[in-house]
Amino acid sequence: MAMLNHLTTACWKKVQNDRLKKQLFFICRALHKSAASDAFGISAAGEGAMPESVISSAAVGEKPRILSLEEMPGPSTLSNLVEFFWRDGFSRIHEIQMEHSKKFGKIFKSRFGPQLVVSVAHRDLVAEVLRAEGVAPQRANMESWKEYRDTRGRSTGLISAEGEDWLKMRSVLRQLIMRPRDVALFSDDVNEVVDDLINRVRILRTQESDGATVLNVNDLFFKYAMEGVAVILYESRLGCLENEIPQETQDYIGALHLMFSSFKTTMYAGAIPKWLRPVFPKPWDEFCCSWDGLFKFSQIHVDKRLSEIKAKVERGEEVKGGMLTHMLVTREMNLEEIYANLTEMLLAGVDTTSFTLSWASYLLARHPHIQQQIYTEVTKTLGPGAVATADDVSRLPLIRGLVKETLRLFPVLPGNGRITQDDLVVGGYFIPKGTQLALCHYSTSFDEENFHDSLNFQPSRWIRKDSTDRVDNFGSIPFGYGIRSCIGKRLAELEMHLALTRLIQKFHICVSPLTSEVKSKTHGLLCPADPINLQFIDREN
Ligand code: HEM
Repeated sequence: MAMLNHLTTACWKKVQNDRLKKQLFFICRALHKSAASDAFGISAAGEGAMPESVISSAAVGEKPRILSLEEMPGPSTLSNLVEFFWRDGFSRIHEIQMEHSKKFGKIFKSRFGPQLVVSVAHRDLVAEVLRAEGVAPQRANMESWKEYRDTRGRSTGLISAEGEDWLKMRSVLRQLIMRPRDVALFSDDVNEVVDDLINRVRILRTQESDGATVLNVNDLFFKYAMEGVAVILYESRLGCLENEIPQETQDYIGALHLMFSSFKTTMYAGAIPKWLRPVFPKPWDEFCCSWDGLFKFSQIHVDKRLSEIKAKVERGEEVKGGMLTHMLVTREMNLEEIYANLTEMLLAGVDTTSFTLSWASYLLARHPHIQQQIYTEVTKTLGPGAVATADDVSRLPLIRGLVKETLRLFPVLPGNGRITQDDLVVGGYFIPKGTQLALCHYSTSFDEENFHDSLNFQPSRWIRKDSTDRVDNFGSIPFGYGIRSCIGKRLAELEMHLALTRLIQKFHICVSPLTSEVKSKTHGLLCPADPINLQFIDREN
């Protein structure tokens, strides 16, 4: 930091022009902010960088020229309209991101009607933006989510809340599920769900003529992810992996599907002005209906746990439990906030994990030699037939590499958003406060500068050769970075590491003849464009 202060002072002396001085001031302020985020427990892998162009031109004694948004390149509004509405760009957002970053460079702007979006498509610039964040970063405009909650008298949760409300809830939840040691406590619960996943694979494959194929594995992993996250969030089983799924769980799945299957509709729900709703009521009605279903489900499970706790207290018994019990007993959040947070966490934790598991299994099936290497690592480390726990995962670098590499090639959230809370200079451009930024994780994941041989699946690229080897970089941050990053990262990793380890122990995973190459498409999240059908053939243990 001291060195950067020195550098900025040197630039200040060289800069004669007042406007440039003002812009340099914003840079300094952004740099000081990164120190503030460190105080909130964000690890900075280095110091926040001043825009490259500013540093290099100052070093050779030229006046740094900070460019305006008007000067930023980008596709025209008309071409965007054609791309999205005519050529179904909503299902190719990741490809459009790649095309645009190749064409317009590491920072470019796009217009969607009145909304201007600045896309940041270079690892160092993404790092610069995230390291300059304040104490309560804002991701996107959540007006439609807030409006639903206001009309129904509901609270916001971590995804939809902003400012003080968000900060309060985040500080409660991060104590419960962000540290590896807290999440390790859920190992046995998750392993019970993994047992059911393995049984389910065995049942499903008997239903196919070859006795080996599981059709559309995402359907299976969806149920696993839902059961796995719910066992932690609600401290109860939902029966997703049973032959007969309970009605209330089926209703929830219906509401979740409505939310995602009507993705465009729900996007329009936010985009259509209120006064037009009587003419086009369907998007808003579906949006509200699916939220009603999601909230109702959380409320049922939270109330059930609350009654159990009350009954124990009345009987004078000790109350023990996990995350939900802790929240209900300490009441650091009120009941409405608990409902809202569990609703939003369940929503955030199911498809993300299931798509990643589907891609990971698909990649293993397409790369049998890599699958064999991982199998060898697992059996050598754990011994034959042992069930892995969270504590074992640090000794399974290829399993961790498998998840990281899957998320690099198929980042479930191909891009992430931020609304700037201060004026900023990024990549030599002046970005005023209140600008919507899109951080282009998909294109940085395939940038050769960040990942050599970037198109190839190589879980071993994530293994450190020695303590000085730096394998992590801002080119692939599938869970985001910093104070507003994914709060469920550790839970998701636990679910995925334990499930993949066991699947690899038990089965040779092969591509079914019913499946050829599966491409990805965007449907809110990055998901398989076609069903992934895989064979699970018993290993001879
Ligand atoms: C493969 C699995 C997952 C991936 C790739 C993923 C990715 C992400 C990303 C990229 C963000 C935005 C971060 C940012 O803006 O910087 C996010 C936010 C969030 N995720 Fe996840 N996620 C996953 C699983 C989960 C799970 C299992 C849960 C719940 C237990 C969860 C709960 C959340 C919540 C509540 C937020 C909002 C955090 C906030 O605004 O403070 N996610 N996730």
